[in-house]
Amino acid sequence: MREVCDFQQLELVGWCAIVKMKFPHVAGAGKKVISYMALLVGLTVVLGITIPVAVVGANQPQIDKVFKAGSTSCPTETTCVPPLQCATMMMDRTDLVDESMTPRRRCRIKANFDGICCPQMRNDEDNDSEENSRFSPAQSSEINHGRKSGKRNVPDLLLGNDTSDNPHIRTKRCLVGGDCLHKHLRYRRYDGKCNNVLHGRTLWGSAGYPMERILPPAYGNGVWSARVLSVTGNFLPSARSVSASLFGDLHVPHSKHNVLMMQFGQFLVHDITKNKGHSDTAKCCLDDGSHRVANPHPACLPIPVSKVDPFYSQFGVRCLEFVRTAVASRQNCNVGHGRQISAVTHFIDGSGIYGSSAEDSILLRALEGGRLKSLKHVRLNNELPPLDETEGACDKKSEMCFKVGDDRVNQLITLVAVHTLFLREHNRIAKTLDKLNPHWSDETIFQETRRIVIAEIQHIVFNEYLPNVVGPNYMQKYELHPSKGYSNFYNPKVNPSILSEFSAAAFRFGHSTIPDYLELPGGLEKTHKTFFDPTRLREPHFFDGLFRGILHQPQQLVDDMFSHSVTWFLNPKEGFPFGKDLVSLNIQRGRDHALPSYNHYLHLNERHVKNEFSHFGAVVSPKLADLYDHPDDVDLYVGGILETPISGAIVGETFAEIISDQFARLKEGDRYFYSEGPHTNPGHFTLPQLEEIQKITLAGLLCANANDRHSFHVQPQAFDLPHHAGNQPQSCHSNQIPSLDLNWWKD
Ligand code: HEM
Ligand SMILES: [Ca+2]
Repeated sequence: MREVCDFQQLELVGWCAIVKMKFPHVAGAGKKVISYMALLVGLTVVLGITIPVAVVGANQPQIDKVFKAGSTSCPTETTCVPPLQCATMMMDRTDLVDESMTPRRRCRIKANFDGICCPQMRNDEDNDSEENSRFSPAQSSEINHGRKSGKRNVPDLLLGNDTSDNPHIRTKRCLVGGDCLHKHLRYRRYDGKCNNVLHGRTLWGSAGYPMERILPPAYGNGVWSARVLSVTGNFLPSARSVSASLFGDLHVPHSKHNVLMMQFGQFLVHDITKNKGHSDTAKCCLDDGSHRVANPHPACLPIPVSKVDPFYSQFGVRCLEFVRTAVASRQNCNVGHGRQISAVTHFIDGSGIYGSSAEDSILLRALEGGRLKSLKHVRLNNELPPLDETEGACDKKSEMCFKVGDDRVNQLITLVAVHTLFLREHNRIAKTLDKLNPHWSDETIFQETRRIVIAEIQHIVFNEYLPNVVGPNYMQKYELHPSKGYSNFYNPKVNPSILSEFSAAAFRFGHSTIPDYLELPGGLEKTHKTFFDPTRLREPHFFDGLFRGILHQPQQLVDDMFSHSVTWFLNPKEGFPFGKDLVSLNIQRGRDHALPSYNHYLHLNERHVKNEFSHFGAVVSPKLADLYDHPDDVDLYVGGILETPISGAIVGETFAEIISDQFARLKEGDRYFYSEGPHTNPGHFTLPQLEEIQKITLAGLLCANANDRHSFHVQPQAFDLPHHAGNQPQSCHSNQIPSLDLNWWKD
């Protein structure tokens, strides 16, 4: 019982009563079915009426296929449950494995609880629960669609913004956090708290704060059960089946962008989002993947694998690990749906370098001269992050792995290299500031340097990276271009938090850009062979050689092709010849977050909804029709990745919209945004300092931190391939490669 409650983050939920029930048998499956039900009898105030509420509880992962989304009555073959318990029945997941089987449909009784456990029925006019009124698709569309009038309107209902003047909201705000003792600290906090100092907003964007969303969740039970049913009431196809039949692995190099762009993207992702897991020990499948475990952790949502899977069948694998993201709910408030927690600060604030808490950051610091701890080979000028001695931090074959502010760093050798670049940049700046201002303490040098490095990252993101991702139209539509001089972006009403749509779908476009091979100094190497094995970075000149390689190697197109390095060999368990499938994880993560289907986002963006499979194009439509019951079922990740990239961008329209929206929030909702001036930003730069930062480029940073800057060459547009006109590699002494003049920081 505790376990079930714990993973729901009870400190935030503040409610939970678990009733453990045994259902003797579910016909067909022949398995004993156990269902935990969290029965909340709480009070919700809806339109001034107090009503009792029962909420389906915690082990939804096993039982969540049961509800029929949008159902208003029980279809045939149903097993209904008594009133006052929004109970569900658990089905054996092996039912899903055999795709030939007709899935049995069950639903809960309509009873008294429509609209509370099933807010999908929010269209019912006479259903006036708070959830219903909040989550009407029509309303969210209306709210979110302030955009169409040109200036982006900030949706408030779904984002927990101030809603006091909104008639649809009759609940007090939750997850408010305390008030901030120090409202005008010069340096942002490590945990991201108190960026917004207004009452009720002090946690926005902080580590451990849940994600926001553009559209309301399509939870099967309205509370937390994953989206696993088709609009027809049948099950959605297994995420692995979708991945295996729709996506291949063909080498399709991008004509303009290089692998550094892919790698910077992953570095940035790790700064702003991390789905918080439930438990490191949760295990959903047997080690050999032959079956799911008998009594899975309640957060398990393993991915079924077909007997005839084109890859996994040869190993007898029928089950891929998947643990659901931990959710928070609203403290001391009426019942709400689960909201997925991000474990890192949502802001672009270098948390991947400095950590997402004061405790983490202190461990990363040298506590001398404002520097970060590092491994330094003085003669070779080869500075690396410190070693991570934690058991299991790396692959067994790796002699070394590294510790930075984010524990995903060792995934890929090129990711470690980008972290190394920023660690060197920090220590390089700290050293200069120390010389310029010998009277400064370690703390002052550290914080001033951190402030500069964060500013550099933000500038590179908005000036160089994002324009290439979303293209000029979206840069303009969402006013994403950096300012000249001080900006006036900050708006305390904007919630900067990461959107589920961004984290669980849109920004995962990057997985399609991963090449099958990396051009490393020793030659071509299969990408997955470099996973969790960054030892070679200690070799003299490896760092420079690695960047030379990824500056020249094209990344892959964002399309329906994904490297087998990530669809077959992602992070294999020791001793097994197969790994996980990242595309399946992406699709399943979207269902875990209960992202509504792709068509909902087309509708929201006022684009033609794809009512027929044929609207997806001649090539994929037969496959889609084979997989999904209905076009309205197509997952957001799938529909988005299948779109043709828009002009000047690398992603299609739907992902561009979500990504632009996200970065607009990250800019407008960040009081410490680097270009904000004295009127908002307590840690603003002076104008000459800001002008220096606005000159910097990623190419400049690479030059400043290369092992041998005298022989290093880099193209000025670091994310573009060098054969492009005007982008020929330059010596680091060229005036096309800017460097930061730190004299402006002399006290
Ligand atoms: C070889 C390179 C990469 C590998 C091996 C990798 C692997 C992974 C894995 C294992 C996850 C967790 C999946 C889950 O359980 O939901 C993940 C999440 C994610 N990845 Fe990647 N990834 C890579 C590159 C990228 C790139 C280039 C981007 C974008 C430009 C990206 C964007 C994301 C996002 C947005 C998430 C969700 C993060 C979160 O909130 O937890 N990844 N990736
Ligand atoms: Ca961050």
